[in-house]
Amino acid sequence: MPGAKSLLETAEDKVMQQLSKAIEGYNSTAAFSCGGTVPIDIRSTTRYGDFTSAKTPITSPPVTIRWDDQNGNVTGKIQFPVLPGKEAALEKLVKSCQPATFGFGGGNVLDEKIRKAGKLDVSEFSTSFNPYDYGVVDAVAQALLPGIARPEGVDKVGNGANSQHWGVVAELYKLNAYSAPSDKFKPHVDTPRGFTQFGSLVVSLPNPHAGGVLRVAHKGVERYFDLGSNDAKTNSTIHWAAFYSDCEHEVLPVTSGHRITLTYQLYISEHIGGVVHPTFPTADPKLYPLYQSLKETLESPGFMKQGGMLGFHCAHQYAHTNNTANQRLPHALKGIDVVIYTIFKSLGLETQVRPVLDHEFNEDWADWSDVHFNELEYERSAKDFTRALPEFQEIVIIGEPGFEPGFPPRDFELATHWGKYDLFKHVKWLDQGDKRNNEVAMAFQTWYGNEHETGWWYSFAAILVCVPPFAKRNLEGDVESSSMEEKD
Ligand SMILES: O=C(O)CCC(=O)C(=O)O
Ligand SMILES: [Fe+2]
Repeated sequence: MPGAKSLLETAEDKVMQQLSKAIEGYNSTAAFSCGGTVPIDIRSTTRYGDFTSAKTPITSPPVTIRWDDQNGNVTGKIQFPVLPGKEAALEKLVKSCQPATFGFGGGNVLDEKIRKAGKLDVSEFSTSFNPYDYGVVDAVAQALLPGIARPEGVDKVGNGANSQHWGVVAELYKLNAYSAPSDKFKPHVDTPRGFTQFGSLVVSLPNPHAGGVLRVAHKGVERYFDLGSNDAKTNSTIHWAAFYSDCEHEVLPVTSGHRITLTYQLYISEHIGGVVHPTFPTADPKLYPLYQSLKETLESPGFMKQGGMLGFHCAHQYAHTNNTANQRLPHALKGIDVVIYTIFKSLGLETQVRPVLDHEFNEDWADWSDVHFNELEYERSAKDFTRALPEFQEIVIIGEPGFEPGFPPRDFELATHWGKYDLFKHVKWLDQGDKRNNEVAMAFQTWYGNEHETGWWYSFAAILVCVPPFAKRNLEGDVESSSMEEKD
């Protein structure tokens, strides 16, 4: 029968369907948790610089815990793995723990049928283990963040909030001790603390025990994390597991030894620590060496007396002819670009990162049909104009002869494809710009007789600063710096 599929093709279709189903399923369910290990090496020489070289496996030195007694005095210190002869310290640690409660109906409940374990609050111990050091937090962010629906309220943190710049913050919460013969935690869902908490991280310190497997379930899919197994080579391993807050999970009974865990709350953050964070920038723009000279320039009456626009070609390359650039910028600015941007913003000036059409396109453009057209005059004035698109956009490709053959599109046609853009006269550019950072913003066809050629217009990412007239310039940095001087 013509058009009928061969057996082979039908079989292939089936496999394809299964595969896409599996991927679909993975997307919706299986990425609810992740886990991994960090081998312990007593002589660990892992340094931050080694992380990218991949020459040596990442290892952790033994983990130290110090803890307090009930009066808040430092009472003990222990290393994991516990060295032979130091077992008494481990028993002391377990004894120092208080019975662990669990959240229920808005309060904390103690019920050993549901949870039997010991705990130290975060104020009662300190640890040398830091999940950021071993890429654990990065791995969690990579595996779990993409699946998170944006928590309601994150947008309200400030403008510029976007998923491209979500970060993960792991906050140490408790030390837990689950001991033989039967400590456990029955199936439960953790109580999220605040709308930005999206999950939990459990780090199991290297200590021999049996049982205590962590079971995590989500939409009917289950995963078991045996946090007690040991690396064959190093014989001691830190295990970790992370999962979404809405996952049911349980700790199966510990049948021998002590299972000592550190638990962390995982929060989604708007890139806390990012220098362009809308509300809490980490870096103080006043401390950039450039701050003072830019401020003084703006304070001098002779500088842009009538006000106007300052421009800076971004010095670094950003893929900007796409829609996602609006989410990445200004957060993703680097080096001098972020310095310039944050300084002007901190001075209270309206500062934007926008795509600007390269001047050269103006030179090509000419209304040749206009009898009054003066090419030289045009070229001179064209350099005085800056066309800034309202936002970053995908490259525009004009294939059809939708405009008069022989001419590149004119301003009104540009507006059709790019939306309304601003035409600024006499932007004062702080730098020359590097053409290598330009990207094609629009491609079009021009006809010369029977020949047609492809033309391109380029754009670059620029920082545009609106400078008010001198009389109205009220630089915000003034207020703070003068009050700081008074204190000194
Ligand atoms: O220790 C674990 O594996 C998980 C403990 C737990 O579920 C919790 O602390 O809420
Ligand atoms: Fe839990």
